[in-house]
Amino acid sequence: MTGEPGGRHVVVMGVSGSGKSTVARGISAVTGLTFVEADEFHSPENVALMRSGVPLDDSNRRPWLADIAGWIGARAAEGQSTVLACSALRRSYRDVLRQGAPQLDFVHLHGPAEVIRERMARREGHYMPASLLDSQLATLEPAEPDESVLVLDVSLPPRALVAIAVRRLGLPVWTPVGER
Ligand SMILES: Nc1ncnc2c1ncn2[C@@H]1O[C@H](COP(=O)(O)OP(=O)(O)O)[C@@H](O)[C@H]1O
Ligand SMILES: O=C(O)[C@H](O)[C@@H](O)[C@H](O)[C@H](O)COP(=O)(O)O
Repeated sequence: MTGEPGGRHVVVMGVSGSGKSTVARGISAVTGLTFVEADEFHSPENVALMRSGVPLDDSNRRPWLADIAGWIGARAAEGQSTVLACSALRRSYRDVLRQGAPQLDFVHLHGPAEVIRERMARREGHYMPASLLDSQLATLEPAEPDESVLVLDVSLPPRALVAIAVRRLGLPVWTPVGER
C-alpha cells in the first residue's frame, strides 16, 4: 500500500502463541498494510535453538531485530505501510524496531498464560515448543507510559481484535477496486 511518505507502521506484539500472526494478517487483510512475519527474519541458528527448547537471549535477538527495523525503514522510505507480527518482548527490543520508523504503533496481545499455553499446544507445524512460554512471559516487559501501545485481551475472537485495533489506531480501511 502506498500512502504519504513514511506510511503507517504497526507491530502486533506479545509472547509466542498470543495470536500475533493471526491478528496481524487480519489487519493486513482489512487495511491493505503490507504484512510481514518477524519469525521469517530469524537465522537458522535461532530457529534451531528455539526448536530444541532453548530460549533466545539478547545477543541472539539483537541482529534479528536490527534486520526487521531495516525492513521497516526500507518500506517507510518507499511510502509503504506495514503490519508486523513480532514478539518485541522488551522495551529495548521495541526501541530497536522504532529505529525503522519512529512513530511505530504497537498492539500488545495480552492474556492468561493458560489460554496461550493451550493454543501453543494445539498449534501444528510450528518450531516453537509450548515449554518456552514461561521464559517468554518472564522476558516480557509491558509498555511504558511513553510508548504507543494498545493492549488487547487475547481471549477475544480474532475478528474483534482486528476490528478494535483498526478502529483505535485509526487505520485506513481498504476497499477492493471493484467496490469503490
Ligand atoms: N483470538 C484468538 N482466539 C482463538 N484462537 C486464536 C486467536 N488468535 C490465534 N489463535 C490460534 O492460536 C494459535 C496461535 O496463534 P498465532 O497467530 O500463531 O500466534 P503467534 O503468532 O503469537 O505465535 C493458532 O493456532 C491460532 O489459530
Ligand atoms: O524473541 C523471541 O523469543 C522469538 O521471536 C519468539 O518470541 C517468537 O515467539 C518465536 O519465534 C516463535 O514464534 P511465534 O511467536 O510466532 O510463536
